Amino acid sequence: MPETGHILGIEGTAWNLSAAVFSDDRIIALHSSPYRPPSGGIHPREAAQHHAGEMKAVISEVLTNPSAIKAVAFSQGPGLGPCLRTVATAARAIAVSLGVPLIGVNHCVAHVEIGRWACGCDDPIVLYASGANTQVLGYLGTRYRIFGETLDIGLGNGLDKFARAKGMTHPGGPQIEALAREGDPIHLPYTVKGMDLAFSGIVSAAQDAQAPLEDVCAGLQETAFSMCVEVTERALAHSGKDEVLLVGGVGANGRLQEMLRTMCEERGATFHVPERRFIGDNGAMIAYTGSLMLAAGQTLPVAESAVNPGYRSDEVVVGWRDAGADTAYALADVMGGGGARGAEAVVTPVGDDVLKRRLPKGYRTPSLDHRLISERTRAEARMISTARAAGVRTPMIRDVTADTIRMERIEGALLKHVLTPEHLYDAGMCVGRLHGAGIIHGDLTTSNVIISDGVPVFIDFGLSYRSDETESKGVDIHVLFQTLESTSCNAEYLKEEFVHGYCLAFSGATDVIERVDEIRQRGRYL
Ligand SMILES: C[C@@H](O)[C@H](NC(=O)OP(=O)(O)OC[C@H]1O[C@@H](n2cnc3c(N)ncnc32)[C@H](O)[C@@H]1O)C(=O)O
Ligand SMILES: [Fe+2]
Repeated sequence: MPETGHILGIEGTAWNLSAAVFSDDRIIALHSSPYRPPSGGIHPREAAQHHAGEMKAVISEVLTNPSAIKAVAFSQGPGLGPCLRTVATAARAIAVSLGVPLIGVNHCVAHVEIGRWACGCDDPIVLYASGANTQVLGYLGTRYRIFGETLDIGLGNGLDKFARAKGMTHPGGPQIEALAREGDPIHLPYTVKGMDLAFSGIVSAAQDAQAPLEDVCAGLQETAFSMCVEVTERALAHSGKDEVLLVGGVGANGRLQEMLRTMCEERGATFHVPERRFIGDNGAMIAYTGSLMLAAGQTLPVAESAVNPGYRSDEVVVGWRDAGADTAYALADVMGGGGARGAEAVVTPVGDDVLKRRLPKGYRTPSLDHRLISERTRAEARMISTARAAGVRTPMIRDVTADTIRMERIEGALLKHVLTPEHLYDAGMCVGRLHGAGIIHGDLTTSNVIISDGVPVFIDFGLSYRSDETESKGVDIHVLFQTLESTSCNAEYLKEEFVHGYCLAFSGATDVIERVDEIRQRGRYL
């Protein structure tokens, strides 16, 4: 890595005020002052007051040689507004007084970068599980793309909330881990939607559960962590990457590490988790990422250094990593849902049929494993039939057992190999019928449609669910459009034909198509 000199990094998005100096591929100083609320959770203003009170002591501890500092990096977001502002004010003052550039670091990206650096891994799928965030990230093009994330609260905040309700002090995560070791997991609701997750339902159910606390803690961990591992595995299978990196405060949990390690061993991927001091919030991650950004010329004029409490990981243009040889190809792979072996199931031909068998997963407890495999197998078989009743061709189901569906083998070409306007128009009509019937496919790629005798046949309903929400329908179509854009020069025309068919078959189409545009502009899925 190029010589960048000493970089001062300041972190203070929430509970930990922490500063570090990075130089020549080394953390040369790191000092923290954690805020521990006397009761309840983190109060943003009190945490900010703590940071302001400790700022001088924390900075002076690491700033032993101010004249060597070449830049000042700070967490610009996401995080708690008052805390971010306190840190940004200090960073600006130091940068101006030293006459060096200021660097605004995205906190999530910094968690990832320090993890890659500390573990020496190159291009991982990242599970970033912290207090406020839970995301599965992978690098694509010039950004960290969010494959999936929590739709409500961050996993750590969920654990802490449950712990508080049970009279534990903040943070609750480590105490839940200790209790869970003594417990037998109870059943709790498992919520994975496509590659996204939700935790508030499971936390409320855990709070209300009438069982010994140890058993509830074990159930909470087993269920919530299995959800995270499942989504990580899916991202791994879809992207074709072969490294997994765990970062964020919840990553300190030994059980979560063990589950991810097991999943990686079963898939032939490598598992990485940084040493403890680099997992949760720390100044080193800001100083190190600052050094990467300085080398890439990504400094920040003071006038543009306002904090951004909602700063998303995928907004950052990553100027310090190679864009990759062929972005379009990589994206096609990601969106193609391909990979030699799916994340969940193997499909084998038998005569005129195929057998789709869901595989047991060693990372989850046998009872959760059985429950998920049989629930999903039944749901997929049912949804394939429901889709057919809605007027969309799907394979005929021959037989369903606890883990296997025997279904008609569809002969033909995958839509991705025959991208004609006519087929897209027909596919649009079919998706319109699905959506009209409240069916969300959940994995609408051009690999999951087979053109057989000129007619689109929809397969792989493993991630499908029922919803009447415009957002769910919009995301469904957004995924398809991304596949088209990355695999065809004719994407605009193909999309238009799809929309014509879709509008013809579904009366709510206009709202959904508007939402697709909005989702794209959000940049959330790219
Ligand atoms: C935006 C920023 O402020 C935020 N940072 C953050 O949440 O701090 P972090 O250090 O990454 O994670 C703290 C969380 O990590 C949990 N935690 C720590 N040790 C744990 C353990 N052994 N088991 C489970 N959770 C643990 C805590 O309970 C707490 O919820 C974030 O990254 O989202
Ligand atoms: Fe964090």
